[in-house]
Amino acid sequence: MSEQAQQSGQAEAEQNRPPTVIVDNLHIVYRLRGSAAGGKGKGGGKGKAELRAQAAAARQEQQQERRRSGRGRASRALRRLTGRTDASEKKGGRTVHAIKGVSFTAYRGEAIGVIGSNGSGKSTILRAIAGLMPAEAGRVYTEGQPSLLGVNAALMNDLSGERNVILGCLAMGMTPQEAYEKREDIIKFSGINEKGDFSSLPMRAYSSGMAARLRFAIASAKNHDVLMIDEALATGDRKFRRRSEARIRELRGEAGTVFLVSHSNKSIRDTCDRVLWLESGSLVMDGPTDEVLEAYEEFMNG
Ligand SMILES: Nc1ncnc2c1ncn2[C@@H]1O[C@H](COP(=O)(O)OP(=O)(O)OP(=O)(O)O)[C@@H](O)[C@H]1O
Repeated sequence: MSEQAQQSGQAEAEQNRPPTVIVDNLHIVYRLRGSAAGGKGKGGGKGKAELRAQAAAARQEQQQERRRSGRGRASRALRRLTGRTDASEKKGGRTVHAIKGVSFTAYRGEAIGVIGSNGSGKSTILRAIAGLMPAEAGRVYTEGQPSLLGVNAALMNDLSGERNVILGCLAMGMTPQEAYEKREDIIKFSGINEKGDFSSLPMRAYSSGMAARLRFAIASAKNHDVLMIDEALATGDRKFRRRSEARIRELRGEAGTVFLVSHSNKSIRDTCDRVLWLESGSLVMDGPTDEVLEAYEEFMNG
């Protein structure tokens, strides 16, 4: 069935809409080095002094690297940036093949759920689409700059929610005037002031749910070509979840493509018209939400 569902879902999407994301036979491999790879050392961890010394040595090495020139040096620097050190491989560094030959095309106006059991590769594929993970093989093509909204996205804990709203808006490319004008709506949408004036308090005074709501409110204040949301809805309460689901539908209507990673089948069902199901880094199914969720639920209960 999956192939048929995939074909009919895609055929419908393809009719009028341009593609926004093409993932072509993508492979992503994490490389682990040092004690993390071999499990050596006490509990695999390092003391602060050791980490500081390592950081200082790395900085020194980096400075020396900059002073040198030549292809050999440059390629070594590139390998180090991408984590592909010859040394780690020779020393038996371990690898995790997180995405294994995944291909799909996303179209403007689609809201696509990404599901799968723990460690199946959902966050990794979003990070790859956002350009944060180098591909081992295959390609990702995107329209515009995709925005990845994760529950761990960085806001500044010492600044108030309100300041973070302004900074977040500026970081998304709004003018100071636009940021100022949007500020109240964003705070209202996030609901952080429902139980008092929290927007003027530093973010460190927020619960994790409140912080996640504010992040979602900031990111969704702008229309994105491709917006990717990693579990953000799971942290809000039911009222906020309803609001954010409605906002995702609006974003979709405003011609973007939305990807939503979630373990809540209900959120996926209420928000998405298409679902990608990953297991162990491979795409098991790609098709209409109801069909994919039915098969997934059967798999999870079986
Ligand atoms: N930084 C990392 N270094 C090494 N391996 C990693 C790293 N991040 C993820 N992995 C591995 O890659 C695979 C995919 O992980 P990923 O976080 O993408 O899964 P997920 O489907 O988002 O999981 P979950 O539902 O638990 O959030 C897993 O085997 C995981 O252990």
